[in-house]
Amino acid sequence: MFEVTVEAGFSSGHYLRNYRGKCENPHGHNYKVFVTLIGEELDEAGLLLDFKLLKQVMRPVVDYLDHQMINELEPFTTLNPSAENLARYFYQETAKQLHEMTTGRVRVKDCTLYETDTSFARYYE
Ligand SMILES: Nc1nc2c(c(=O)[nH]1)N=C([C@H](O)[C@H](O)COP(=O)(O)OP(=O)(O)OP(=O)(O)O)CN2
Ligand SMILES: [Zn+2]
Repeated sequence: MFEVTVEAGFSSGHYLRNYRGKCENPHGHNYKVFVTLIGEELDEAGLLLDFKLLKQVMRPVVDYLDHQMINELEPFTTLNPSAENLARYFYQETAKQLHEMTTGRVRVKDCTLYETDTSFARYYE
């Protein structure tokens, strides 16, 4: 089994609803997201997936969130923009495209979303 991982970063504002504490107030993070792919077969070049292609798949998702108040963007107008929900959002948005792109040869294993250097959430199915 092979895995490849690409990291990306974005800086955004958010606040947590239904939360008691300082994070109920608007504040910002320099987020980091790691998307890990998994598969058994390599392509003709010996790659599970070109890092470049994975970066291209992640880019629109990152650009959508970067320098925005995440609570004002769908689906986070109603879904709390926690690290957990953001990790799942990255998983779902990238999995859709990767399945089509590789006809199922490569799948997303997990997405890990760092809010701070010491706090992160991971989503997988
Ligand atoms: N399981 C989760 N817990 C918390 C989340 C989350 O997304 N999932 N989010 C927050 C807040 O967004 C907060 O900004 C981050 O919390 P925290 O790690 O406490 O941030 P600090 O860097 O300020 O940590 P200190 O140790 O208080 O300095 C809260 N919890
Ligand atoms: Zn926060």
